[in-house]
Amino acid sequence: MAETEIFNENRKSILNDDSFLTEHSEVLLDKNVGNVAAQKVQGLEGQLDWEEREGRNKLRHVTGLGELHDITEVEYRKVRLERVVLVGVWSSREITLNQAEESLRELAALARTAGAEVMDGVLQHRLKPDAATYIGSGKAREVAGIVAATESDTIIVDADLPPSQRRALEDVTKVHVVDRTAVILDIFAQHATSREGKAQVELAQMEYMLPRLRGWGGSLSRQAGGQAAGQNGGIGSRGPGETKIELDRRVIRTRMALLRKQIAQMAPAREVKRGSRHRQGLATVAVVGYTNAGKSSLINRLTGSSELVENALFATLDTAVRGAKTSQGRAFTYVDTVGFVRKLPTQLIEAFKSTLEEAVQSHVIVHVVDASHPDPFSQIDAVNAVLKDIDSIAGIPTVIVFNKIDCIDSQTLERLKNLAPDAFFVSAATGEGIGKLNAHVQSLLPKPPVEVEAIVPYVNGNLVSKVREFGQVDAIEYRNEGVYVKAHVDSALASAILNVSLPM
Ligand SMILES: Nc1nc2c(ncn2[C@@H]2O[C@H](COP(=O)(O)OP(=O)(O)OP(=O)(O)O)[C@@H](O)[C@H]2O)c(=O)[nH]1
Ligand SMILES: [Mg+2]
Repeated sequence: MAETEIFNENRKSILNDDSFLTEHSEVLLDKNVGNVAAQKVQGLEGQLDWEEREGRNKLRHVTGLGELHDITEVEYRKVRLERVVLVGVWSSREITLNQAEESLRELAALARTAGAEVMDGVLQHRLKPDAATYIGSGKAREVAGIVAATESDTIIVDADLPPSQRRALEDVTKVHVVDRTAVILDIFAQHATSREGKAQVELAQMEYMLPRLRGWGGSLSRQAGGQAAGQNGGIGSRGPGETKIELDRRVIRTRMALLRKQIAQMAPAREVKRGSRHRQGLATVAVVGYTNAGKSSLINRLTGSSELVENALFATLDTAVRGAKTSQGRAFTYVDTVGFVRKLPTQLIEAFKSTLEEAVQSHVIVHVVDASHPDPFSQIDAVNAVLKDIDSIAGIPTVIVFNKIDCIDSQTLERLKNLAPDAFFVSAATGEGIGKLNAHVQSLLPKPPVEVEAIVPYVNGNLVSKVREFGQVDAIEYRNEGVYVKAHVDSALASAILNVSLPM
């Protein structure tokens, strides 16, 4: 696509632009010296200073760390996490220590899925995050110690971190700081495979990135003695750096507009696919649930297919559709959806609405929960919190399925059964409970709208097999004159049958 190429060219030229590097180095120099006036008298010494620093920065740039990470952010997808320390703040007014720990464990799973090695994780108990550095400057220095001791290169904060706090925390700890949202976006970027999925993830990343470019402007302001941000924003705050941000923003906005256009163009294709499923009268069952709950495994078990199953979060990122048959031979489909996660970035909720739309369009929803999770009900709540935003989902029959019961003891199983009497308890691994679930799901499939009762001549046997495949058979008898059929089918099939049927 030509436009994409132009965009990439633009990006390249930004990254290779020498003048930009120089500008940026000056910014760093400014920061180091502490104020603009001092920089002016520095002369050659300063020159050498920044040359040396530029060299260092280039090295940092390669690993995606250090103060130059703002450039890397333009090439957001290339940011890779290596050795990370997790940091969370919790308040006993809002959650329990257990929940806070669980959240941090989940963050660790996310980080590992993103390819990072988790070196350590710390929680701080305080009523609310510190306005400046999120964890408070004293604790930030402690974390800096942990980072040094574990030779980590990144801190992941278990929250949505405002750019100013991130910047301040980076200043104290001297390593790259990212937040939960960035990690999730990173995983999605690594895993998306379809064209649409990729475009949606890129759009979400840019949406995330756009306001954060301001973090850069913020640092400029501080160099001018902290007054540049406001009314006094003179020379120091509106330098080449600011222009660069504007340029970045413009490039990003252009790209976002292009992506939106592309995604809008892809939507009709999805409509067509879904439309053709519906035209064939296929009932669909959407399988939703927390990531890693075993949705794909369960579908594999129910349909005998072999979809990607992975012990990593978000193994399934694009909607996958699997064909299935009822015990009577009627075809229907299972739709595998992307897994949910707590604090799912809002940018992604929007971007992945398409997957959820599939759920909206379905006739039955199977909500899978990991029974071996310490707090499965919080997962149910997290999923429902997202689903409830979608209006048309309300009337669709939903089945709650606790999966992985092979991993829990009988006491836990009893407790869960008491807490969720209507739920189904299965193991996709061993097959336990699958038959019962299967029968229940099938019973929930909607009946096709038209009831026919007819005798179909043997020469029109293909219609009978269509009835078996797409209708719900109430009775089929092979008689002398033809096949007696009593079934629910869609209107097209009904009229085809009535056209050829013999008098009863
Ligand atoms: N012991 C056990 N493990 C299971 C069971 N079902 C799934 N798993 C494992 O759980 C992990 C996640 O399974 P998936 O089917 O990929 O889960 P998913 O819900 O599709 O996950 P995402 O696509 O990442 O959202 C895999 O390692 C599976 O082998 C089960 O019934 N018992
Ligand atoms: Mg999956």
